[in-house]
Amino acid sequence: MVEWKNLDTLKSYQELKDTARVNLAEVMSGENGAERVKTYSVPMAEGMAYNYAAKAVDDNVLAVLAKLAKEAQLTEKFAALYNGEVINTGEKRLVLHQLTRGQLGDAVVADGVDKRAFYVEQQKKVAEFANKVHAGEITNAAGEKFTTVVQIGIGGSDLGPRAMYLALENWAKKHDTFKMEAKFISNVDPDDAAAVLASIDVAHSLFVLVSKSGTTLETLTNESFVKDALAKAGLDASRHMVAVTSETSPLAKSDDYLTAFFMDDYIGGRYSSTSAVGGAVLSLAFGPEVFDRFLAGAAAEDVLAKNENLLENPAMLDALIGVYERNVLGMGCTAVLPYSQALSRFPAHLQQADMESNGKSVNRFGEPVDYVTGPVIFGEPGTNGQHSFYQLLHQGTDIVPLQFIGFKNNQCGVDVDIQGSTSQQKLCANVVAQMVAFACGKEDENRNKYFAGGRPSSIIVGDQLTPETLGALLSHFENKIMFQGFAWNLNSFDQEGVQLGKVLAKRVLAHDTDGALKAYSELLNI
Ligand SMILES: O=P(O)(O)OC[C@H]1O[C@](O)(CO)[C@@H](O)[C@@H]1O
Repeated sequence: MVEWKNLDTLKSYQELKDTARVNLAEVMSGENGAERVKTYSVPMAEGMAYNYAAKAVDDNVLAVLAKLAKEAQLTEKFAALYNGEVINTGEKRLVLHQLTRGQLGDAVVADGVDKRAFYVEQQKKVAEFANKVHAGEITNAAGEKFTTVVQIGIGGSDLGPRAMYLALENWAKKHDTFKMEAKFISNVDPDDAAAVLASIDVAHSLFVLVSKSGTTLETLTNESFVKDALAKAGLDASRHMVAVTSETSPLAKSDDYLTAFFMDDYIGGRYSSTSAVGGAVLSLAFGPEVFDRFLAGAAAEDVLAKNENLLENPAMLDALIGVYERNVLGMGCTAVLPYSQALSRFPAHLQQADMESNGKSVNRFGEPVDYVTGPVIFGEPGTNGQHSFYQLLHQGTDIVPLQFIGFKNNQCGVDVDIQGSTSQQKLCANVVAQMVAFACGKEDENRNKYFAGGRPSSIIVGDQLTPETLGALLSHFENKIMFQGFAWNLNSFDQEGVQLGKVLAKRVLAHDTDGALKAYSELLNI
């Protein structure tokens, strides 16, 4: 039986606050630093590793974090989750996204259905559909093949699938598995839909409408926008659209779509990339086999998250080092810095995954907590970020923990050797340089050129970004966020904080306003 306790009631948390601080610049210099880089590393799935040498921890801090993991019953709470307990207390729902890629524990039966079997059935349905589209068995009304897939959705119904698509686009082209180009419409700004529609041939485009609730204003508006464009082109919209939704949503079983694929209320939007939400667009774009490989990578990483030994569990270790930085060292942000252009939207996906999950001030029982919770997440691919916001990261008054991601090899296999090094080597050299610069800093009599160091970072290293490593990477962060939510005693799986704005926007559109709402409405000419 697990006990849900606030972080500040744990003995180990008090102990953590009393542990001696680590001087990162000192421990990372010289041979000691070299030794840390070799030993402070945990294997991840698919040949990757989580290296935390440049974090402000030592064996003492790690030992107390291991006590905290036990006292907070992180392993037991994860088991409760994957065995089907109601972990999302706010909405009284199970939390089953791991089940879309594997069975970690007991069979989970909900609403009279074996949930693993249900998700697999939907994946098969998506795969059959995608294969028929690729084979020209499902075509437009003129009997011509679809060449483009356009996903319409927002938040979790956009960010994850979009980030995953961009992550694998070049890999799929290189490996001859690129089937259809994918585009995404999310913003209710009419310029978003208009620009995408102007860039495609609508007659040969298949639109995937994704909304778990089937009620999201932006998505339904963009659906109408697209239907209007199809009608203007003399096309029957129902021959060009499929839906991904929950079986209870208004979009289920509608004649407006060629077919519908289902997820359910037990898959949070921001955790839905491995369900039909990501499955439809990724299987259409790259083929169902590539999507299966992506799921296999996520499943393998999920298994590692079950390990109760903190030093062998990369997601739990990453999570607890994050809690230490946030709650003991007082650091309020985390930057996600992939040294991989293919991961250009990965930080944006993690922004939702993390901030919508752990941006909470009350615990899972609705009681205010007396400690800080989820950090602000932002990021950009390196090396672009270096020429943008790294100035503040190196010399600003706030210390921002950094989460680097890097690969030894690029995806396209095209590179040039200029001045004795390839572009890939230059990319990797930069991430190495940054990690040491942040940790060790640099003395200088001129304070303007002085780097204090002591700025913590970790790196996830892999051979190459492939469907498997991408799946493992996604799972790592999903599980990290989950473990942090457990440590903070939050419900990481609802998002009440997005509701108020939606309600007020409806009032503005209905001209039911007064005070500042009315004045701002007039300012924006609504
Ligand atoms: O898939 P839906 O139901 O359209 O929701 C889209 C997004 O909206 C949110 O509920 C936030 O408003 C996200 O959590 C979700 O990913």
